[in-house]
Amino acid sequence: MSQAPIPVTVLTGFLGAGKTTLLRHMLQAEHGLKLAVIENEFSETPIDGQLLGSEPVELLTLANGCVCCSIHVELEKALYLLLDKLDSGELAFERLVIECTGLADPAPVAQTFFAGDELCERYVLDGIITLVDAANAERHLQESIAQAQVGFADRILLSKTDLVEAPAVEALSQRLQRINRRAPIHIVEHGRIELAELLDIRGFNLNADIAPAPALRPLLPATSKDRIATLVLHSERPLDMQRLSAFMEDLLERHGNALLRYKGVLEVAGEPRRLVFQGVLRLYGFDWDAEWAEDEARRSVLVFIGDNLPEAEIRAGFAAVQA
Ligand SMILES: Nc1nc2c(ncn2[C@@H]2O[C@H](COP(=O)(O)OP(=O)(O)OP(=O)(O)O)[C@@H](O)[C@H]2O)c(=O)[nH]1
Repeated sequence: MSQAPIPVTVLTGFLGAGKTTLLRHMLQAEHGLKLAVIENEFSETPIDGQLLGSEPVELLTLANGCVCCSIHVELEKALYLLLDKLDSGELAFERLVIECTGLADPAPVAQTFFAGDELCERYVLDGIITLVDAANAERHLQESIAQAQVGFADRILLSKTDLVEAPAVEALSQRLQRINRRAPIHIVEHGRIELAELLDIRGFNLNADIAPAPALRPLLPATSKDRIATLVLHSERPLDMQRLSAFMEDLLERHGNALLRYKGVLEVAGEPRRLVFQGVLRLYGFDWDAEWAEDEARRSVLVFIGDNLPEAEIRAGFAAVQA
């Protein structure tokens, strides 16, 4: 059976950031999309449904055709169950949104879709959306997990901006942008946002879409340094393919677990096409993309969002890759 895979959006954000509020909006708005939402109560050790007084998986089809799925089992089981119900015609949905618990790192949820089995054929990870509570960000961002949630994001949504003054929102946006320079930041008011901003992001596709968000606006120097930060490398000179491979291999070997997200569009010496790559932790892919146009300024850009990356060492390693 060959069907288009179901796009999956992972929604994350620290405790009380407004995930449920946003999901409620997604599930109730008349957007004409058939969404299935997994509200997770899952944990590594499955909890006895009896104890919780509820079924391990509860499914509810809503008036607008969306499906709400509360689970108390491992995510994979719920994903297979949704497929079964879809295939048997018992349920209809064309997209899936998964809510992560506030204290969870979104990486294991994202990695579920890279596992290489049936799940990867039937589902495709579209993007990671991170909600940040503008009123409590200062406190939340002291936690490395809250910083990691921002680092993994393809889109950052600022909630509760109604509770803080504009300059504080601007300062927070700057800080978030230093942590993650790739993810555009949107304001979400009590869960209200155009779904088009959140869907079809194609954050994990191999493409040349890399423009770091701050290309749009300069960042002020940081007053304090966050643990998770973005490192952008540029080269105006073509890169040597062999040295590039060695550089990437070494980087992954030594810092793979600290590389939350990374993406690159590269000019390789003697090659008319651009090389694109992207990855999450140690999992990455690369491919040859379209040729550079005749009149186009050729330039390599790599963006790494990492946890305490040794910047000077990485910059020196990259400088040696130029042909
Ligand atoms: N003022 C204000 N309150 C908001 C906004 N968004 C959400 N809230 C409130 O913040 C509280 C927490 O929101 P939830 O949606 O439950 O947050 P959550 O991320 O699902 O919380 P956990 O599941 O506990 O991690 C609720 O009382 C919401 O009504 C907003 O934009 N402005």
